[in-house]
Amino acid sequence: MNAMITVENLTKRYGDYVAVDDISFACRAGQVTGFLGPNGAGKSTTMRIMAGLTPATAGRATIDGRTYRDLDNPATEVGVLLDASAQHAGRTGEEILRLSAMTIGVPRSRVDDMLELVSLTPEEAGRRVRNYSLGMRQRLGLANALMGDPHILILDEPANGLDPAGIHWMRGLLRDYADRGGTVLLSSHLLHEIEIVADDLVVIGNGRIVAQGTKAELLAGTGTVVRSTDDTALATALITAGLRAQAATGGGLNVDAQPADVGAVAAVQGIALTELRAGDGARLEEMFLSLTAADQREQPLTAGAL
Ligand SMILES: Nc1ncnc2c1ncn2[C@@H]1O[C@H](COP(=O)(O)OP(=O)(O)OP(=O)(O)O)[C@@H](O)[C@H]1O
Repeated sequence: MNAMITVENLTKRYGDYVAVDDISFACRAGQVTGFLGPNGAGKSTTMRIMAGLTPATAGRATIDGRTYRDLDNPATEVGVLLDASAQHAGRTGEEILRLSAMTIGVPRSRVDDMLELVSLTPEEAGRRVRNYSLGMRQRLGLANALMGDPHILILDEPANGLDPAGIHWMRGLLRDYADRGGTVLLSSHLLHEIEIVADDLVVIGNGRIVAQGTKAELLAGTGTVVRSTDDTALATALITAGLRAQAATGGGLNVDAQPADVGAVAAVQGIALTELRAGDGARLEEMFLSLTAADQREQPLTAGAL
């Protein structure tokens, strides 16, 4: 595996409090890795350690095999956007980018290129950042992260504050970046966004990893959806054959078996099928809520709790 970001047995303690608890994962080149978890799960802490802003208590996070602090000119290898609001409020967007270009050692023309890339107009670039909307700050932060033409991006909630068109734009930008071989680690609370753009997922709860793998693996379809001219008779036949079958909310049946097995039972009974396909699999929100249920601040009310 071509891992560009590697996190090995990383732990962060604040006094007695364990914010990140012995986590390990890797982000592959050419893939967008979605980093998910409830509030306070430890995502930002992990990303801050990756970017050399917070020391780890134990374990390590490396970029191309080296810690951030050991990189010669970090911005040319890894672009980081952790807190879009942390940019110097008294400077204009253009000043911030120009300073960044100077520090990294890239030509000044790159500032205009980046402003154009993130769709900040010259007039907006000339305003002081204190007068920027959150979405504009995110765009500026992304321009800054991309300034050194890095092959790795670490982005903490970059879609926060973007309007729907902005979210759509960012999705395209990140997809394109990864398709050209870049590595993206992206945290977000917008599960729908992650579901669309991410290839790999790392889910964290209470400082520990509760799931990781490819999106396809984690959201793999389970069971079969079947419809027939007589669902009641089919359900009876499936249950008699030892398969679990339940009425589906939208009509038809959900069966815990492969489509071929369901089709075979129907054929023996002479029941005509009108639809037979693999189940849709868990949606990301469902998976997220079930995996992190113990760590959620808002627990759903159950009948017994009323
Ligand atoms: N400097 C600090 N001192 C003490 N505790 C801290 C510090 N920084 C973070 N924490 C705690 O560590 C835990 C993890 O915080 P972190 O910001 O990493 O979570 P997160 O997953 O990014 O959450 P969110 O989704 O709300 O941004 C939280 O309980 C937080 O209060």
